[in-house]
Amino acid sequence: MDTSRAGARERDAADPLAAFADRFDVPGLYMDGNSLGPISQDAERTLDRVREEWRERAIGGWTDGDPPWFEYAEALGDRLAPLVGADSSEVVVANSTTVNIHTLIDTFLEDGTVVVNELDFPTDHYAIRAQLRRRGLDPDEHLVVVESRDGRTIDADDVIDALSEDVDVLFMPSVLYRSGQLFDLERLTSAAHDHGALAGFDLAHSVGVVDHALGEIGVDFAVWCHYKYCNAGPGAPAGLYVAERHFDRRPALPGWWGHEKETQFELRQTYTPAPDAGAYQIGTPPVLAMAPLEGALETIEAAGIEAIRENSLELTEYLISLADERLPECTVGTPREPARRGGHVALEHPDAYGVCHALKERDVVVDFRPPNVIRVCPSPLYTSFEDVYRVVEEFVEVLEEGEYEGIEPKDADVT
Ligand SMILES: Cc1ncc(COP(=O)(O)O)c(C=O)c1O
Ligand SMILES: Nc1c(O)cccc1C(=O)C[C@H](N)C(=O)O
Repeated sequence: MDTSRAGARERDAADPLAAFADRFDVPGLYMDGNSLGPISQDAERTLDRVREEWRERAIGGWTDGDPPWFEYAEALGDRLAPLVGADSSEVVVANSTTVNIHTLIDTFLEDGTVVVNELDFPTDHYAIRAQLRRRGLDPDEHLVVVESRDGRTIDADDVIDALSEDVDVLFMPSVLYRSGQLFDLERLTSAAHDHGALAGFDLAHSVGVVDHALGEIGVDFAVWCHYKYCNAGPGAPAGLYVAERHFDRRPALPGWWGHEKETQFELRQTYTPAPDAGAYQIGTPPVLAMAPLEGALETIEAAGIEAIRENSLELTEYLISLADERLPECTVGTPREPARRGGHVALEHPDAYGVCHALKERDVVVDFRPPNVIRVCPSPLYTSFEDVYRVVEEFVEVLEEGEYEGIEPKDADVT
């Protein structure tokens, strides 16, 4: 692979997505979209519109907004459905990722066990353990935690071996938040079903950068956030998918906003859930926080999720090649096979925290995840191949100058 700067510029000149960078305001050399994506003019435009609807219509926005706020969560679900490969009735914007894990696990869990993995993002285990305890089920007996063989990845064979007839739910991330390993959701879903279990996924690190086909492969339910690769802004409300075959289940956390729309404002004391994924809404949707997602989705739709995925793999492959060539002190923790790689690259270094801090001092934004990982996320919508080249250049200089030395992790250091 041509890893020269000139070669990077040539790839940028031929990059079909290159023009999308003009839509974004990106602080510094920004490689942290796997944590929080930057603002775009599209996201800002729809946020501004809803703010003006509030100013001009106030309560009238619920019925006269464009779209009416009353149906905003469902309307955004309709736009997200193609991104995750689902029917529009199966997707809604609601709650937070963590709340969606709570309500969906609580809805789908019987009295059996849940299979998870030890490298999950912590909030997933907190929620699932709480749902087990709420049923009087001891997590130590009802939570099967598949262990990592290398501390970076999870072997799918080990996940499948953990399945047995008493498993109610297999709950896995699509992409591991630290190493960036991407799983074969179809294989895991099929194996779960072969053992009579349901397959649920946390797509936080893949929606917006990996094309999914949840309906086609038979996924039962899924959750995700929109502030990463969907660039919908900090604290953007989350998304969820429930397969149509499960619409007969009553959501475990009912709220009036999950009530069937036709009679919601009859304000009856009896709860009638919406006949689709909308039933998993709980309270009044955060309309202002939802607004940037509308514009952000326009950007993704214009680029096309398949083109985004293809470009992401090219950018991360280029980054890995440069790391192999220029950063011998680092270990690439992310699987190299495209089918096993999400949207970011994990570079391991014994002084990872100090390197991250030193890079931020150079206006290069990456993030640190314990114990020794620097996550670098070249995002197809606003990162060029030359940006990737420059990040590695800065990384090399930080190491050569020893700028990371003596920098220790501080408490509550949000990265
Ligand atoms: C896999 C995964 N699940 C959940 C979350 C966070 O959930 P929430 O949006 O509820 O904070 C994250 C991090 O943002 C994550 O990486
Ligand atoms: N999700 C985050 C947040 O809401 C605030 C600050 C940082 C983050 C994160 O990057 C956590 C994220 N799930 C991760 O992959 O580590």
